[in-house]
Amino acid sequence: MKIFVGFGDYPLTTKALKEAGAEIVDSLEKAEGFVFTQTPGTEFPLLPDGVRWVQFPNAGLNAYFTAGQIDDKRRWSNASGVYGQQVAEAAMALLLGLIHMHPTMVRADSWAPSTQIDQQTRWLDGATVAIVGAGGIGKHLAAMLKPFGAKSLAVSRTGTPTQDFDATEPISNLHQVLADADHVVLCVPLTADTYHLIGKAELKAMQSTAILINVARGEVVDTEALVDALDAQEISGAGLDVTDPEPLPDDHPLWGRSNVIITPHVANTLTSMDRMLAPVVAENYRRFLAGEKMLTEVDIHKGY
Ligand SMILES: NC(=O)c1ccc[n+]([C@@H]2O[C@H](COP(=O)([O-])OP(=O)(O)OC[C@H]3O[C@@H](n4cnc5c(N)ncnc54)[C@H](O)[C@@H]3O)[C@@H](O)[C@H]2O)c1
Repeated sequence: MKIFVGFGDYPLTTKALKEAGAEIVDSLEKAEGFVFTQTPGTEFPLLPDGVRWVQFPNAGLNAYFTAGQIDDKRRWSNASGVYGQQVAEAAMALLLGLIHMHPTMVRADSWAPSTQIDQQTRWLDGATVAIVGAGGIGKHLAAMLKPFGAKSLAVSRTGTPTQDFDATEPISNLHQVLADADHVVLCVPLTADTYHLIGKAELKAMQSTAILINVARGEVVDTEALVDALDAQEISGAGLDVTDPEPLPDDHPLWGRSNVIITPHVANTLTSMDRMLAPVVAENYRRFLAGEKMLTEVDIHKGY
């Protein structure tokens, strides 16, 4: 099958496809399969009818669904779960940085905050961490929490228990989970169901000592409600790799707080994408040819 890999250099993915028997072509017009190598924010091309399969390099396809670029004329696959370990590590870094009060220390230019830090620093041992979205990121995060002595409480669509988490609750019990959890990490795709999943009422339901981490998409959280909740000390802090909007303007009220860490959507690094994607794309190619469900096939009705 003829595959176009573009518009950027993904040598390992290209090599893996060749080894799987694909013929690599130099334009979309000649292709039956398209491996898109740009991330959201860059232009997505108009697809010729001959393209029967599109592979995206990222997990969250909300921007393409919103733009009406994903249709039912062909099959689509994404990078769901592929960067799970990296993004879970970034979520851990945000959570640990906040409970250990790193923003305060980073800004300090003397030993002076030591008493405050001594009294307010917490640790993860014995904590229950709610993980909203029990997919690739969520599973890696649960495994990382274990050696810290923390319990993982997954929130999935159905609440069906799995070995990956200490406990699982359905999304319909979200408010109870938010009340029970010491901290909350968001790793769900952005869809019509998860837009503003965390708003005023949900932030109020959380413990006042809880930290909210968002590594999913900014719009999963109602940003205005988050600012209000931080101002009212309804929650203790927030770690955000994703924001609404992105980039977050320099004068936004989320900046400059000692209980907020913001990283500019870098939980999974662009430089690692080709290496991590290569084996998944090759297996998706094999399955596409065999008429099987791909490893990371997109359900266009669910929106992820
Ligand atoms: N910050 C970053 O750099 C970065 C990197 C990768 C992914 N992401 C975001 O994180 C999201 C998750 O990534 P992943 O690799 O873990 O994807 P994944 O598909 O492996 O996992 C997502 C999980 O969320 C569940 N889910 C979907 N809708 C739900 C709902 N309404 N209620 C409860 N659960 C629901 C799915 O069933 C799935 O188990 C992506 O969609 C993307 O938007 C961000």
